Amino acid sequence: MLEVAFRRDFPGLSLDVAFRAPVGVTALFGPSGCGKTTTINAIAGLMRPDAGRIALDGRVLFGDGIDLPPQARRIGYVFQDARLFPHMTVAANLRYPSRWRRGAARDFDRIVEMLALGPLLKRRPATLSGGERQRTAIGRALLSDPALLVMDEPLAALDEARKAEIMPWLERLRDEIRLPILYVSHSVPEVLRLATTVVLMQRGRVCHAGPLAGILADAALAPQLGAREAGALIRGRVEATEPDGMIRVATAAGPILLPGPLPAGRELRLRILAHEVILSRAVPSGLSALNVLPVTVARIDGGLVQLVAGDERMLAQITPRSVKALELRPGTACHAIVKSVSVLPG
Ligand SMILES: Nc1ncnc2c1ncn2[C@@H]1O[C@H](COP(=O)(O)OP(=O)(O)OP(=O)(O)O)[C@@H](O)[C@H]1O
Repeated sequence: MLEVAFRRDFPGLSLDVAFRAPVGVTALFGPSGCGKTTTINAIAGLMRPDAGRIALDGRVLFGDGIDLPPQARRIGYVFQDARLFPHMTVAANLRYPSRWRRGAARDFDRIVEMLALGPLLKRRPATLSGGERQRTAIGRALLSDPALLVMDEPLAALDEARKAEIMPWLERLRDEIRLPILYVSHSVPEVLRLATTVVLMQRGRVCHAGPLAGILADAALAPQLGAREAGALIRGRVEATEPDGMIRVATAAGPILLPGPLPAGRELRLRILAHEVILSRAVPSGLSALNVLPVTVARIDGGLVQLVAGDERMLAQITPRSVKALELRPGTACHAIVKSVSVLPG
């Protein structure tokens, strides 16, 4: 667990940042200039805060009279550009940070296998694709035996094909390496796919930190990730296949029908975007939509209606005219007609 709390005044910006990053991917997200890189620099020991405390697994990096130098902090970095040594082979690049460390040879084999770097070991960086270079940079960062991995826009320099190529490796990293990973990105699709926790920053402050699903389904926060992305992210489990081949997925918002086939027991994450939800006061009939969930209005935030469905939260994006016509207010019971549901891997 990374624990961060610090202040630092610059002429144009006062930073006052506090959050915790558990094992898994914590995305640091916010508009340009809000202080993401400066926060990373404070964690790395490249920028000294005016006050605060930064600790990693209970080990103080900064504060309580301590200010560890960067090399003593046990942080592995992956930057936008891989920053490999051009005159060294992939193998030499990978071995560089661990050349004096005991147990490094065993870790080398494990990490080469995990990132499928074996066929690249004798090559030099100039002969690698952008994705292969980033995989090497990730391997090198892991071989420094870090207690925290910091990834600063690691995919920003890659084209869509290379991004798609490296994404599964990042997911594997998240699921197999028991480390906190701090991931700075401007890309909502990347955050959606990778993050377990999101820290939203604005003007030098953390305006919200918590699990990704909570932010996406929160009428007050979702717009910061982009209005098109607002909507619920709900966990579900395939329960059964209906006689017509549709599958029934059990969720805390109620059962949801999806086109099959998927095996019973499969865990899924379902995205129900706010602009794919229609509200009705009466029980709707004669619709082609298969999924109608009983919901209660929790609050209304501009065009976004915060809904409670069972134990889940959902959003509906509707016009102020419809809010008025349906006489919606907190506590109103209605029906959410879900036009489409997309399925993300469990
Ligand atoms: N050394 C410094 N001297 C003066 N001001 C600084 C310094 N470092 C950071 N700042 C202030 O902090 C602000 C935030 O910069 P930072 O690079 O952390 O933003 P960011 O969120 O990473 O932006 P981007 O997404 O564009 O990379 C700067 O605009 C500047 O006002």
